[in-house]
Formats: sequence, structure tokens, C-alpha cells
Amino acid sequence: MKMKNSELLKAFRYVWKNQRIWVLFSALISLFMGLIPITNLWVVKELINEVAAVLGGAKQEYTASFLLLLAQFALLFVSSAVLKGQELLDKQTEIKLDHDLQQMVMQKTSSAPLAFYDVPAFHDTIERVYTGHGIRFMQPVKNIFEIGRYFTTLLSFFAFLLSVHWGLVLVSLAGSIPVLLVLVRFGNQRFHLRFHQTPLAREASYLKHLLIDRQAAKEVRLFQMKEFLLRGWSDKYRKNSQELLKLTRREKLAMIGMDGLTALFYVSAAGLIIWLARTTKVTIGDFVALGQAVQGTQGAMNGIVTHLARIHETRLYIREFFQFIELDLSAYEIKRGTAPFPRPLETGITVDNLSFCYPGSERYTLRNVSFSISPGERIAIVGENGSGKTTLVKCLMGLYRLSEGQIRFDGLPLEEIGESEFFRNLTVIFQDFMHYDFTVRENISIGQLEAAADLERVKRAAQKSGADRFVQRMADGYDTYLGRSFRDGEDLSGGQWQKVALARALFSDGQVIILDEPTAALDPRAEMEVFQKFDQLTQNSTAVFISHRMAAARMADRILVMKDGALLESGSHEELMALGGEYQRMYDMQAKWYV
Ligand SMILES: Nc1ncnc2c1ncn2[C@@H]1O[C@H](COP(=O)(O)OP(=O)(O)OP(=O)(O)O)[C@@H](O)[C@H]1O
Repeated sequence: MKMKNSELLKAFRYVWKNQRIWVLFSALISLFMGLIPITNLWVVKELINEVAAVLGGAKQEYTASFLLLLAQFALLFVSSAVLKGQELLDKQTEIKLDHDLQQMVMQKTSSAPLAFYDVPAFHDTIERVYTGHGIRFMQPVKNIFEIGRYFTTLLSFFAFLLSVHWGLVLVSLAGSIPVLLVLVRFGNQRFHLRFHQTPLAREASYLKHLLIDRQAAKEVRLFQMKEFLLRGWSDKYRKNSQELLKLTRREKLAMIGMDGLTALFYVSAAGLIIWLARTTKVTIGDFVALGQAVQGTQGAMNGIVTHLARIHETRLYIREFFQFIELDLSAYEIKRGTAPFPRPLETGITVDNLSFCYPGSERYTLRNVSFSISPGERIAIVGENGSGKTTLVKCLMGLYRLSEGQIRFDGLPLEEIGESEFFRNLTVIFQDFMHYDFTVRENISIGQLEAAADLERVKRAAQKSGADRFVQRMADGYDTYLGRSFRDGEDLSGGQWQKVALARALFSDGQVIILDEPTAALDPRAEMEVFQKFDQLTQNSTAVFISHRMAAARMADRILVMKDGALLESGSHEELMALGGEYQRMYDMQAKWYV
């Protein structure tokens, strides 16, 4: 309980720190609005008595009635204007809070260690805490002010009812307690339902995404997946919505019962007033006002109870939000030091007895891998699918915590090098590199956007990779948008995208360039060009490339052969051919196709 309340306190503190004016205004408005009903009640009572006197002929004077009518108009108008002002202020605050809190979530998500993305629960939590922060953080504060407002109204009504008979207060109070219990119970159930529905909701939205995604559109048609996807989406959607409907049905039924109970208490109170009229002098205005006060008291009680239940419900969401923001990622994190990257690399990279197991997996993907790379050396890594090549690159990048062993740069352990320093000096283009819907210039300079203004440098990288040839023909040259999801940009072929990605690698001033299948999408001529120029392309850099093309690997200074997560062979093309092992087998197998 204490822990839960501390989450609420945190939300209050956050809102108070960031939106103090809104909090103060809301408090004032709540107090003001809380006093409106009793003022209105008094005006109504006086008005009815005045009109009754005029109609009954006891009074000739109309002025008081008109003045009271005017007061009623003023009350209606002012309260409506104040409420609209409050709504506007709320919206402004919601937008501001939403922006800042969403940013907090995105910061947390984007700085989470990569290993965390492999944990499904991580995605479930993101889905739950990704939207509606602003309103959820404001909600408890608003609820408290609303409770304050209703409380002010309640006290003023109680004072009025007490002045007639204490029994009226008792009847009004008794009607509200069952409502409290029902609302709290269903608030809890709604939250837990949403919690357990998230995985299925995520699956449904994945299927929906496939149905509308541009990238998937071709295959969805080709493999006639429409029915399969639609059915899958519909089943999941229906399952979740049926559960929600079931809960809503139970909730509404309970509410009907509660409303009946409230009406019963109101009728009892009205009976009590009539009974009182036999012994006490009650005017027609008093009767109407007392009836309104009983109803108003119950309304205010319901209001308090509803807002208490909402606080409870929102508290559960806020707790999840803070749990996510404060999530301890240390088990996945790699503690990075601040040492500069050795520049220039003098002794090179050493991988020492590296073993690696993906988080949550029992199986070692890399086992006792040891090798070293000298500065300026060109290394090719070859091996069958799934032999661990990409995993090795991810480890070299320091994206995962190693299970065993160490990676050093000029003898300096990877973890001791400052992160941004590290990524500045190590450039990787993955096999599944991103196609950014940005301009060509941004796509090439993405690792160093601050240098994007240097068009000559962008062009040089594109010339080396071969991208310049087709970029020149585009209407806006290097400022042409790529992709067509957002605007009328240029669509590139797979090979053209790869040339852009290669330019991205060449644009960086990294000392180590790692390319995972850099030529897989290139035509034979472009591929030859890349490999023939490879020395020149990766000038002054240490280069590692993964390739399934043995002819390309042949151009490397040294070839590492991976099999089942282990480093099987290492040497130049000639040495490995002479060895007559796995490399020779792979090489001969490919060579057969070309004879
Ligand atoms: N995030 C992950 N979590 C768990 N296992 C993974 C993950 N990524 C890859 N693996 C597993 O690790 C093994 C090696 O994968 P890796 O991508 O390193 O192979 P690869 O040699 O690069 O293959 P390819 O030539 O097909 O690109 C595979 O069995 C794969 O299933």
C-alpha cells in the first residue's frame, strides 16, 4: 500500500514541479465550482418562494423574482465559462505533460541495452505505457480537486440538510457506500484485464501492420495471406473485445443496481421531507430545495466515490509507468568506461576466448572464439547460415554483455572505452541495415549528422560506393527524399539501397569498418567493383566483412571460418586451400557453379 501511494506521490511531485500554475488554478476553480451548487440551490429556493407568493397573490412586486432569475443566469453563464476555461487549460497541460512523459519513455526505450529487445515482456510493457501519459498523470491531481469540489458542495448541502433534520444526511450518505465498492472493484478488474490482454493485442496489431504495411504488401498478395491475416487479426481482436464486453456488461448491471439503490434512497429522503412537513413549517421552495439538496448530496458522494475509484485505477497505470522508467537494466547493461578509443590503432583488436549465449537462451551461440586483427588488416568472415558471424559482430560492437572472454582494442578492454567514442571509431553496416525515409544526404551521413552539411564529403562517399551515379539523376540530388511512405520520394532498388548503405559506412571516419554481407544485393559488376576497390574504399581503416561469396572472401588478407559458433580455421586463401578443410570444401562447392 505504502509503495503504491509513493507512486502517486511521485506523479503529484512531477506534475507540481512541471505544471505548478495549472495545479494552483485547478485548486481555485475547484473551490469556486464547489460552492456554485449551494448558491444555485439558495437562488432556486428564493425564486420559487417569490414566484409562489406572486402567483398566490400575496405579493405584487416582480423585481425580486427578476433579480433572482438574473442571478441564476449569471451563475449558469459564469460556471459554464469557468469550466470551458478549465478544459482549455487542461488540454494545454495535457499536451505538455504528454510530450515530456512520452519523451521519457522513448529515452528509456532507445537507451535500453539491445539484449532487452529480445525479452517479450519488455514489448508488452512498452505497449501498455506508450500512450496517454499526460492525461494519466493529470488524472489523480484532477481527481483530488474534483473530490475537493464535491466535498465543498457536500459540506454546504449537509449544513443545509442538517438545519432541517439529521436523518436527511444519514439517508444521503447511506446511498453512496455500495457505489464506492462497485467502482473500486471494477476499476481493478479493468486494469488487470488490460494487463493480461496486452500480448494478444500486440499480436493483433502485428497482423494489422502486415495488412497495411507497404513493405509486406507484395507478399501478402503473392502468398494470398489476406484471409489468413484477417482471420488471425479478427480472432484475436474478438477474443479481447469479448472479454472486455463481458466485463462491461457486468459493470453496467452492477451500476443499474446501484442506480436503483440511489433512487430508492432519494425517494426515502423525499418521503422524510413530506413527513416532516406535517410537524414543521416547510415552504414549497424549501421542499424543492431539500429534494435537490438530497439529490445533490448523493451526486456529490457519487462524484467523490467515482474519483476515488479513478485514482485507484490510474494509480495502477502510473505504477507501471514508473516501474518501466525506473526499470533496472543493470543485468543487461554493459558498464562502459570513459577511455578514448586508441587513435591510431597500433596493436589492433584481440578477441580472447569469447563465448556468448543470448539472454534467455541455454545454447551457446559462440564458443571459445579467439583471434586478433592487426591495424589496417582486411578480414573476411565466412561460414554457413547460423554459424554465428553476425553474433560475433554484435559482440565486437559491444552490444551484448559477453558470457565469457574479452575483446580488446590496443589492449584496452572494450568496456573501458566511452560509448560515443567507440561508435565513432567503429562503423557497422548490418545485413538488415535500415532504409530510412530521409533524404539521401541524411541517409549517408546518419552516423555523423553534424557533418551532413558537408556535401562534398557526402558525395565522395557516394562516389566510392557507386551511389553517386543514380543520385545525380534524381530531381533534388542529395536532398531527394528516399522512400514513399511519407511523401513523393524516390524508391530505390535493393542494390541501390545497398550502395547508399555502403556510402554510409564510407562517410564515417571510423577506424574499423565492419560490413555484414555488403554486396549481397549488388549486381555482379557492382560487386566486382566494390571488391576490386575494397583496399581503396577502406583506406586507413581496419575492415571486417562477412560474405557468403568465396570469391570475395579471397580478396581479404585473412579469412576466418566459423562453424557452429566456433572459429574453425583462420588464414589466407592460399593457406586455407592448402589446409583442405571447411574453407576448401565451401570454396570448391561454389567454384563448381562457375566452371
Ligand atoms: N536475438 C537472438 N536471440 C537468440 N538467438 C539468436 C538471436 N539472434 C540470433 N540467434 C541465434 O544465433 C545463431 C547464430 O546467428 P547469427 O545471426 O549470428 O548467424 P550468421 O552466421 O550471421 O547467419 P547468416 O549467415 O544466416 O547471416 C542462430 O542459431 C540464431 O538462431
